[in-house]
Amino acid sequence: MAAIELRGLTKVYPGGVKALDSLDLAIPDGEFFALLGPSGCGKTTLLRTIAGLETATGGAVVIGDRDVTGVQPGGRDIAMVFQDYALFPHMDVTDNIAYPLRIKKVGKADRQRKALEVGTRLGLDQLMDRRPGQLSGGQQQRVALARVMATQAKAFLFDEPLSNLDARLRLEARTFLKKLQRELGVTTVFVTHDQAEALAMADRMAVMEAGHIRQIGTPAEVFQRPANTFVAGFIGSTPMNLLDGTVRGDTLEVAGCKVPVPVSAEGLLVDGERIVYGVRPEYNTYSAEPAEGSLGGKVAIVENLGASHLVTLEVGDVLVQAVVPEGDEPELGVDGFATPRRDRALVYRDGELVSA
Ligand SMILES: Nc1ncnc2c1ncn2[C@@H]1O[C@H](COP(=O)(O)OP(=O)(O)OP(=O)(O)O)[C@@H](O)[C@H]1O
Repeated sequence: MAAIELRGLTKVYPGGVKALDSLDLAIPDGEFFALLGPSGCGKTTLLRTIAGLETATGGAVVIGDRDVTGVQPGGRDIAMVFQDYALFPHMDVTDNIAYPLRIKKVGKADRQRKALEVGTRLGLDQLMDRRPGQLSGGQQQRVALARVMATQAKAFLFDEPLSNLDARLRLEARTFLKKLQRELGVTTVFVTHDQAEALAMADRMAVMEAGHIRQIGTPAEVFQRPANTFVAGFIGSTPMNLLDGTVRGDTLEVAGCKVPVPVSAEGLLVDGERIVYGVRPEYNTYSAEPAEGSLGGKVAIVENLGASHLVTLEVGDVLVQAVVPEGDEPELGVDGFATPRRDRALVYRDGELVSA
């Protein structure tokens, strides 16, 4: 087991795309760390550079207390699971799991014993003689995981390992993977473009944009206090309401309404300055009557979220969303009011969170 540290890591591809721009990141030993961000932000490049499958253009990769920047992938003592699992179709489950041990010249009996031990742990013991083509997607994924576990690497790197699974299996695999990582205590870096997955599984996460890390934190920190408007708009199953506003003494003028200054920005704003006011739909209370500090408008859209509804209000010329409990959802076209929770609303200045 080992910590992973990246210092000023830069990757420029031939042709000039700067996929990683001087990244600094420290992942402590045993942590389950998620890399999250939109397509093309550099997640896979980062993972492959940690693995040594891409050469860094600048900066350093340190695993444990060893600088491995110039070390070949095989010498880095890490194991990676790819999106497509990369199982060998002509080998059975035992040989697939034992393959890295064969490369390491472990004897056949020991290899098979280890493959069975790890396979059993992942519920594959009845399938050890099958080939990948005879397994379901979820089973193939477990074989890929078993192969990684059998290597007893210092760190695991997963590149969207759940992306080939259907929605239900994906949820199961998510819980399973988290439990497994806890038990093994191996430092794991996990790439996903699915923010629900990152929020659910990670101890901490980094949100990336165009080769930069825009925020590092626990899922709760990133969800409740996005450091900038990029993260605020990216994280959350329903995006945060981000509304232009102006400071007017101890209140904010937002979409023609007056709302109180959020707790987190108290005493930090300048009268008359332009800001962006942020509140998650989950932290807006919906009512049919105006309330103090509410944003009032007409109900334009009502979307069913299952046990709740997402109500979109037209407030002047902007849209404001609120999550409304089942049974309380309004009719289209009626007047509606959203009252932001003062202890959960946020203020952004020049795109960055204003907070002490
Ligand atoms: N081999 C390559 N040569 C040139 N440019 C590349 C290469 N691989 C990736 N890129 C570019 O580098 C940037 C980062 O790509 P990367 O695959 O790391 O993104 P990602 O966040 O993993 O995206 P996705 O979620 O779509 O997989 C992109 O602009 C991509 O087009």
